[in-house]
Amino acid sequence: MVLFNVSRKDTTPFDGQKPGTSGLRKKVKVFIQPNYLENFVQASFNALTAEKVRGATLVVSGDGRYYSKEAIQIITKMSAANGVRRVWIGQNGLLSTPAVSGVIRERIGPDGSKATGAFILTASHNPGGPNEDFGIKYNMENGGPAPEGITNKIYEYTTTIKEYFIAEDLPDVDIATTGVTNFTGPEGPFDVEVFDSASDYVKLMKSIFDFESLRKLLSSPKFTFCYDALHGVGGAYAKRIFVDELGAQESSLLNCTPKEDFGGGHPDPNLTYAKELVARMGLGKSESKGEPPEFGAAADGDADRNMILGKRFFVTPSDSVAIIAANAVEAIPYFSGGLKGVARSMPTSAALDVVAKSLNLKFFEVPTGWKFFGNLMDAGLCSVCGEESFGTGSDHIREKDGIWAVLAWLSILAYKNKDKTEDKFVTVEDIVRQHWAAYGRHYYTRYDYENVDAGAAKELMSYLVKLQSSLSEVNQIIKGIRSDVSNVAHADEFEYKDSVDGSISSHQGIRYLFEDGSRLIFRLSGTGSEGATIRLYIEQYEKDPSKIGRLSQDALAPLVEVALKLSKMQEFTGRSAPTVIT
Ligand SMILES: O=P(O)(O)OC[C@H]1O[C@H](O)[C@H](O)[C@@H](O)[C@@H]1O
Ligand SMILES: [Mg+2]
Repeated sequence: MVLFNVSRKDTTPFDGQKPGTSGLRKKVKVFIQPNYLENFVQASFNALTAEKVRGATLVVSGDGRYYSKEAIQIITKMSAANGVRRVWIGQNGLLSTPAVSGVIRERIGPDGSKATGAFILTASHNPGGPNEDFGIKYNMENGGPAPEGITNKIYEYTTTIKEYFIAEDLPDVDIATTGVTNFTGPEGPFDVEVFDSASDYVKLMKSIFDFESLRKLLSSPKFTFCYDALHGVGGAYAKRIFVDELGAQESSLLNCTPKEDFGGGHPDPNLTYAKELVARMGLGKSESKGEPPEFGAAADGDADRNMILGKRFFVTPSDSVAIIAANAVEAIPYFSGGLKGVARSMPTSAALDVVAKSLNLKFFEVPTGWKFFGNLMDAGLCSVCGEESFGTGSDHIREKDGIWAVLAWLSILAYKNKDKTEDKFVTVEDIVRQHWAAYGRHYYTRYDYENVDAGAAKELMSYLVKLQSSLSEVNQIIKGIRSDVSNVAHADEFEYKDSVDGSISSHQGIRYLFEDGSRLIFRLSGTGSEGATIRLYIEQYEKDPSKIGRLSQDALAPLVEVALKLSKMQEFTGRSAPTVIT
């Protein structure tokens, strides 16, 4: 039994340790300053209070990005010093964000213990490496991100912190090897367990989906498959699930070795950054040789996001959640008893609204950020939810779940193709087009202006809010830009009242809602680490079946023109084009 001591260290506050939409994300250079991580971790312990921390079982792991290994050792030593009873670490420090949520909710340790929370080490879809981003966030006992009440408290503690506690002489834990190591400190035993990153998650997925029918789909000669983990932590699950469990070929996995710098790429599953997959699926400027697979998907660094593609076909995330909701009861055993309700974030298209209405389901529109779904799920009000930002998930955990979304789509494909004797395979594109024919189509696009001057971004937003005070003026401007665009019927800043705890979140995005159901939304990203990112969301609803087959960019061209001119985008930002279009 190894003994350790607790040291008290003097420290002084750092500016700017306020957790954003999903934790604290900064450049690695910022995080590696002496005491920077330590201050944040101690502030988190202080905010959680000694009562919750003493005797706790904490999960500490993440997407494996640069600086994770060092951070895991520091957090383990600080946990020991703060009276935590046990630390659980995924092998090599790897656990996807959804896997952490599942581990907190479901895993039972060898001694019968259950986790009480987690430090997740990730900056999600931001690049990694010595010059890129690192991040940390705390998740609670329900498996979901800490609510604002806690993150605000953490922040307050970071502004006044004077000391932290660390077991400096605790030996570094070998995170490459599974097993339990026992230590003893001044207050008693402290254990570290390193466990297989995938087993618990695989078990959870098996309890939700019908793996037998998925195996059948993957073994069908009519079906071909491809998954790109963009060198994120999704790779640690892809082989186990898609290859070992479901029988996909190894060659169908792209970039599935987790890397500290994500192979130098930007681990964000969209049409811009998932280049290799996009080319393989026949959607790139330069196509790869051969027939593209029937199904393709990608994940972000921490594998909570997903992009779903068919052969030469892109499924918008807003359509994806609507289609999953529409088919969940028939295609996914976990939902066979019915859906409790569905929810989407405000900028996500209203495709889900139409499904909810037609299936008579409870429906919620929440601000951007997965945490808003958690309360609804804890209250038993929501089964399936999604965001335009490539996030889709369900109440099996309290995070969005990239691999879950892939399995949901595979389940829908398996369901639509079961008992099919004729040669025709029902493709991803068929499923989406059938959905549009039944429910109407929400043409949708998002323009991102990344790393814009923060002052300029604020000015643009204030200008748009000011404009909202006179709708007649707005409509006059719009008529001057395009006479074929309908009138704005309502404009506001989105405010949300949580129907469970009554809390109010204001300034959640600027909305221009048109008479014909079209919407223009402007928001500042809450996840960047430098400058400001302006997001512009453009949506138009088309019910007429003869008009649902247009190219999205053609259908949306008039609204795009209105959005850019109305907001004076180029004047404010100096940008003539967005950085990313999805
Ligand atoms: O604030 P943004 O950059 O638009 O990012 C928004 C997204 O950030 C994270 O990924 C959150 O987990 C999502 O729930 C949210 O939709
Ligand atoms: Mg992510």
